Amino acid sequence: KYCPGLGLVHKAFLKNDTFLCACHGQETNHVPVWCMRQAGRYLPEFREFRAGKDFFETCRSPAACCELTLQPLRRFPFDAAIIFSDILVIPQAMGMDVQMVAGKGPTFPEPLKEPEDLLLLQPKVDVNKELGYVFKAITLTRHKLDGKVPLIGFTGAPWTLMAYMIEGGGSTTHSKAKRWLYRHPEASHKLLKMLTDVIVEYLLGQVAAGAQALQVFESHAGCLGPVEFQEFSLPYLRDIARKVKDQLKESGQDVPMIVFAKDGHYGLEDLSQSHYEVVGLDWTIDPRSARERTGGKVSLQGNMDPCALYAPKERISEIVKKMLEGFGTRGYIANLGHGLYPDMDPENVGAFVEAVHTHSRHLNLK
Ligand SMILES: Cc1c2[nH]c(c1CCC(=O)O)Cc1[nH]c(c(CCC(=O)O)c1C)Cc1[nH]c(c(CCC(=O)O)c1C)Cc1[nH]c(c(CCC(=O)O)c1C)C2
Repeated sequence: KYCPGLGLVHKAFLKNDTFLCACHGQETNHVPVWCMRQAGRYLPEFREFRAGKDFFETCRSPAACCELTLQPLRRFPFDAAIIFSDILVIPQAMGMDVQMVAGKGPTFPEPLKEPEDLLLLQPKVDVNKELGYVFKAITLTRHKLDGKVPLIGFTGAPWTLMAYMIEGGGSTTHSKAKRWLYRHPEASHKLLKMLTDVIVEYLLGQVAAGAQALQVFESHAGCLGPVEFQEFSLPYLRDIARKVKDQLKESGQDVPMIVFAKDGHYGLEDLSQSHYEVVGLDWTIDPRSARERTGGKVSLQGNMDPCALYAPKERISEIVKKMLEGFGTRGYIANLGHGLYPDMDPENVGAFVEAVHTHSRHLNLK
């Protein structure tokens, strides 16, 4: 298979393909595992490397992104790597200023306020020009990984990015962004469509650069109800998967896609029929009912409560065993229900990974 960023790529180069096999519902010796935010502040080496550097400057340095992506893999036998970057590089590429403020998180000094503000956004984004630094980071990381595990690329989903662009940062109610949905539905669809177009090009660029799987983060699904989800999130999630897959098919490529709509349990049936191979789950869904509701149509990923990592190691092991029994070992990728928090103990992350590998091997022998 020829990959523009990498030259000839054979599946045989991949020493551990359990993650990709599980995405496709194929049998594996053990259940693959990775963690959202596995490159993060819970690692002392991450804090040391990031110290004194601007967050988005770090995102713009392919060498820094590569190093931060590899750090967790030096400690733990994760079955996949996820490129270090952020979902907010897309609003930046569309012309918005986004800063990472210590102790506060991402901040937009000039968020979108009214529909007229859409005219301030770049109507057509050249992803190679604006986001080429992400593609370079992916290619460099693929080379450095040397086939150890596959590399996941990612993007924020349209609604989640729209919410940040209007709220100007994190929010508990998302009332400013939801105001647009109820008061300016047409302008909302216009913005969601603009975002979808950039996201499709961005994901295709990531695959061309060497990404072997793609995750779409709809982190703010939970503040929509089922009706608004149907109108303002799901159609765009579907469009993204369909368009990316159609394009990849033309060049004979098959890259599994994961959709993670946090707190969007009301949309589980629909998400399992949205052209994604994998549906990511947060911890509010019971594994057995998730299997029933998705009817074996997709692989599932998740969903241990990240806070369970505060438990003693023996308890983590028991929780993991129950989770594996609930999901079953086929078509399943173990993960947390959301990202790791900065105060988590790396040792317990190691215990989580080991418990997944050990218990799943045992269950497979039964
Ligand atoms: C490590 C990190 C990241 N972003 C931020 C941090 C912490 C800040 C720092 O290191 O200085 C700020 C950073 N970036 C963001 C936030 C959330 C702010 C908020 O809404 O309150 C923060 C603190 C926005 C963001 N950024 C991301 C999401 C989607 C996932 C999720 O729901 O958490 C979201 C919502 C994606 C993201 N962001 C990041 C990754 C790297 C790969 C990995 O998982 O290891 C990924 C996948 C990297």
